[in-house]
Amino acid sequence: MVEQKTAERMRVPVIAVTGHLGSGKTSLLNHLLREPGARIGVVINDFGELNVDAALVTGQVDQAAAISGGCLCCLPNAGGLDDALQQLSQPKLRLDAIIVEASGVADPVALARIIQFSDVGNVRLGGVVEVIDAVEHFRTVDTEPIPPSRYAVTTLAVIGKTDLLTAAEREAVSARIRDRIRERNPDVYTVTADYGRIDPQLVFDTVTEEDPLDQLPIAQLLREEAAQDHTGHQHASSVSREFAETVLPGALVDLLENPPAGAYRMKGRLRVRGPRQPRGYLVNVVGRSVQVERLREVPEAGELVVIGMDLATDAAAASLEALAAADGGSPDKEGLARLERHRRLSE
Ligand SMILES: Nc1nc2c(ncn2[C@@H]2O[C@H](COP(=O)(O)OP(=O)(O)OP(=O)(O)O)[C@@H](O)[C@H]2O)c(=O)[nH]1
Repeated sequence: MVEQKTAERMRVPVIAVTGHLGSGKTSLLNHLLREPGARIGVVINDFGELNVDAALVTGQVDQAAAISGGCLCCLPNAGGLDDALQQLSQPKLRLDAIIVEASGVADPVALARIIQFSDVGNVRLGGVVEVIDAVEHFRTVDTEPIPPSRYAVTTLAVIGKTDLLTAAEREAVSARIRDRIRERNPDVYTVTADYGRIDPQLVFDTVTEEDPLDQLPIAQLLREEAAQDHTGHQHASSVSREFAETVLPGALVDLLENPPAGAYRMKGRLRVRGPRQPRGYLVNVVGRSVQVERLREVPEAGELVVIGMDLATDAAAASLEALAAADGGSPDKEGLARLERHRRLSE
């Protein structure tokens, strides 16, 4: 996978799982923790419902940090969360992601801000996953004429508990929830999944068929175990491409700012044409948020991966081809300035 090709560790994505009381956050978290091969840290304010012991036994949670004092974003100075992130983002833990499960009464907007503007240097906001109870939603969360402001920070909305609706209601209710979310924030990516059974690939990097077996000898075993797991999920699609040559910065920014139809995440390391020499960049797109970091070492070859549930794979492959083929012939100063602007905003 992209991240494993170099020893250079980049910032750890922090994913917030939000949602009303009882909406299914813990179910989603437990589902994600069952994913083999990923090293996930968890911050949660109530360990009661999470089967942390089981997760520890299977080696998927390396260290869990608790926050006492109730609602995350009501903590006096967010110090509790920062401390937990500090602890979990230590390079020696080599975590692939940290998941923060907010209590049902936490304000997702405040929580997302706390993570985004955290004083902890080596973390980045990796998305806000809002879990929705399709049965109770219009009695609890979406009760006013204007759709709830919490959607402003949502990147992925997971509509669950549709198994409790009749077949006739299921599509209509899901569509109504989606419409209301989009009315507030058209960039939210929505999926329907009961018991939080989403493809973990949407949220963090997982072991894939592409991993060289000699690099991850246990991967095959873990995959076989996962294949026997009956709590299956619908699989996301992904399209990736290697870039042997440098890419033009402007063409890269165009793609990052306008991901292919159906894409939720994009990630990659790229050799980008610079004024004199190639530069190395790490890029991450979650929903419409573009995060760019400069790599100390320029990679020998670039790679970009696009992931989504309803990904238009042909169109995504064509976009990656177009990026490879883009050739302005000039140093593309303006494109580099746009890329650098994203990098500064990501700091
Ligand atoms: N039928 C059905 N039940 C679900 C689904 N998702 C979650 N549940 C159940 O709903 C209840 C609440 O789920 P949790 O995952 O604990 O919800 P939560 O958001 O973590 O709850 P709080 O931490 O109390 O806010 C549990 O009994 C779950 O088993 C679903 O898609 N379908």
